[in-house]
Amino acid sequence: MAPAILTQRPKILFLDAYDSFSNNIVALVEQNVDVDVVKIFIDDPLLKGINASGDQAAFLECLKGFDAIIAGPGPGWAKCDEDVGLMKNLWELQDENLIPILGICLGFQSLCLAFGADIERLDEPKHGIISTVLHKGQSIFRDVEQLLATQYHSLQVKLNHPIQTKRAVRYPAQLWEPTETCPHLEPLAWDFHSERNGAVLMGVKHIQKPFWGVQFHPESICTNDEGKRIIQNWWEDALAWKRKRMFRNVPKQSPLSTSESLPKSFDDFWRELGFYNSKKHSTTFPRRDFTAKLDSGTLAPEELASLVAHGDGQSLPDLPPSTVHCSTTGSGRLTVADVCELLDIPRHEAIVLESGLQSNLVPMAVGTGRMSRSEDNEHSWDLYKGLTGHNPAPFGAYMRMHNVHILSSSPERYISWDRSQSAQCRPIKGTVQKKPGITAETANAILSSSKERAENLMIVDLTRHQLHGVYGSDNVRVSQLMEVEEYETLWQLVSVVDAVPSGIRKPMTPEEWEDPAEYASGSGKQSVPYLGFQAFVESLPPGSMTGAPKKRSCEILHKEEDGKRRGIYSGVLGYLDVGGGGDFSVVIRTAIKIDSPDNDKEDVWRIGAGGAVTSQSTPEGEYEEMLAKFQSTARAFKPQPPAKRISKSKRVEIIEPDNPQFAELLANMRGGEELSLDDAQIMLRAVERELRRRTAAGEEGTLAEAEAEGGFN
Ligand SMILES: C=C(O[C@@H]1C=C(C(=O)O)C=C[C@H]1O)C(=O)O
Ligand SMILES: NC(=O)CC[C@H](N)C(=O)O
Repeated sequence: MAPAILTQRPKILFLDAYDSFSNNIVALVEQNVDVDVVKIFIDDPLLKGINASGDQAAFLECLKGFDAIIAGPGPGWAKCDEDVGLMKNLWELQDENLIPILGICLGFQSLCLAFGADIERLDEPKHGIISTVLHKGQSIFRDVEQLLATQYHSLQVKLNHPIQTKRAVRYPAQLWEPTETCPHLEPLAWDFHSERNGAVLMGVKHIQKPFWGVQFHPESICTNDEGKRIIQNWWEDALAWKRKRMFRNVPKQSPLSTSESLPKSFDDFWRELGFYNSKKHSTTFPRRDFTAKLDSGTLAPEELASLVAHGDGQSLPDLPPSTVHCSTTGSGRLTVADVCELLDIPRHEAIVLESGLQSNLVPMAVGTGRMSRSEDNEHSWDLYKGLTGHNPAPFGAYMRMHNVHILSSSPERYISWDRSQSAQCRPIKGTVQKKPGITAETANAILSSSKERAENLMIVDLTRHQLHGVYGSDNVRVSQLMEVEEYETLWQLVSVVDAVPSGIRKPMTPEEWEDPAEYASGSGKQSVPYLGFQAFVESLPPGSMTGAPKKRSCEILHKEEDGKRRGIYSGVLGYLDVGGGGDFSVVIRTAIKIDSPDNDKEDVWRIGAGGAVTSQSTPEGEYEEMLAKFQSTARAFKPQPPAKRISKSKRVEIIEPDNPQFAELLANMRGGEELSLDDAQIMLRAVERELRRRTAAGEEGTLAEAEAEGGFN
């Protein structure tokens, strides 16, 4: 009998350019099309070696094992071979070796560069910014409704398109036509979100080869579900191309024959913009605003943006704050006097704050507190109690090991996991200091800004990427996205990302807990796949302290900080429990002291503080934020006002019970029972009766004086 032909699931090769969201793309593809994705890095030694040997046959043989390729996002420049690696070779594949390819962000830029485009800087970088993308509902954008897409890029593709060069276009046909410079690239989508950037190309397809590309990130948590539709469309088109390929009777198409004819009606126009959903409901926009514009046939990006943003031709909304160039005037250095004044501490207990605002980088501060040497180590425990008393923190920690004292009031969970290996991360990005004039509403408004939300979104997508890499494509979800949480001295924007291993139902109550057989370790049972610990290790260092793309940002930080070790600041602190779980905080809002024998004169405490620099940051804003974080810890080192003693006269006197109700109440209170409103009223009436009695008896003074005379117990 002929052996059954096992149809393998199709395989997609994902070329990872060391981006911090790659695993989210793998998850998006595996969740929406029936394929297996194999991820390799752009400098994979095996393929790179084959490629370098010039042995194209071997390289092509490798590619033949796949049904399609995704050229992924990443830091760097499509013109820099090191940044794109093996991607560059894809666009040179000869006809017989062609394979469907989708380029995303850097991959998209590499595709366009290969076919005549140029790559230039955006005037206004877009990192963690969500915008409505204008598309024409064709190709991989067919049946796609209004697309809200997250962007993470500083560069853009220039086709030498009139909408880019003249900021005007004969709308709509010309907007979607290839240009003379790039005759093989058909625009599929544009972004007009930023007036300064003008028209930014968001989607493209090659008019002959099976190559498509998008500039935005379809995998981001803040890209709407239309991102999934685009991946599904791409895969359908890739399969269709492969089927056609088998029969090789694909009619040649001239570039012009694929350009769309002018819309026959207003409805066609809106269908092109992707404003119709599959139910084809009618136009919902006032026709009068457009007819004139449409007849003239020429629209500028700002007008197109208005179509996208409002669809009603009204004036553009207030554009997001323009980019503030983070040109710093050298490093900022506070004097000791400044710090003392700032923190209202006497000079002899000065905290010397060394900080430097490196241009375009994370402002980094390290505060060094100097105090007379404490006689015993209880001092650090007392300081810790003071710190967490002033600054209660859900993930605070006190650690005392030999000569090291660590006092942490961290508000941020790096990662925790239980014995089912279900994990949780709670990244924080977005901080507003509590001070006069900053109400909860003000804080919410500030933390709702695109700058703060962009910061948080980047780290949420990074955290998803890290957890997807360990738990797989179907087991990660964002259970809280950018909610404002109130702390003692700050408001913070917090998100929560959960990961649950396949086959585990996360116990929500103690009663639901049962040792999952397949995870319980012990004799004769399957060893526990310590996914939680693996995620803990593979997510280091904490993404909320490195930024994204993580690998590249760590390289830059290492260089900018001259490789100086930060110590425990911005690391993690926590515990592993014997049950196979663990819980770790991000080490921020933390004071560290390392006693050294050669300094028995003073205690030297160090406090680290920093911010998160994005394209919308300002040096002043980040510096202020850094100081606020620093103060929330440094306050514990300020000499505290003497504890308010409750003067004797202020104590609550117990008046001898003059009726059974009061007697019972006193007995209950002494038994520790809560005081209800009724109880309080009984007590009040008893005090009033006592006062009336004293007045009637002509007794002088008040209850307080009576207490002083020992009249009551
Ligand atoms: C860098 C620090 O805090 C980090 C940056 C935050 C922000 O930019 O809002 C918030 C919490 C931390 O992830 C710090 O406290 O030193
Ligand atoms: N996310 C990306 O792939 C970014 C691509 C490129 N590094 C840019 O900044 O535009």
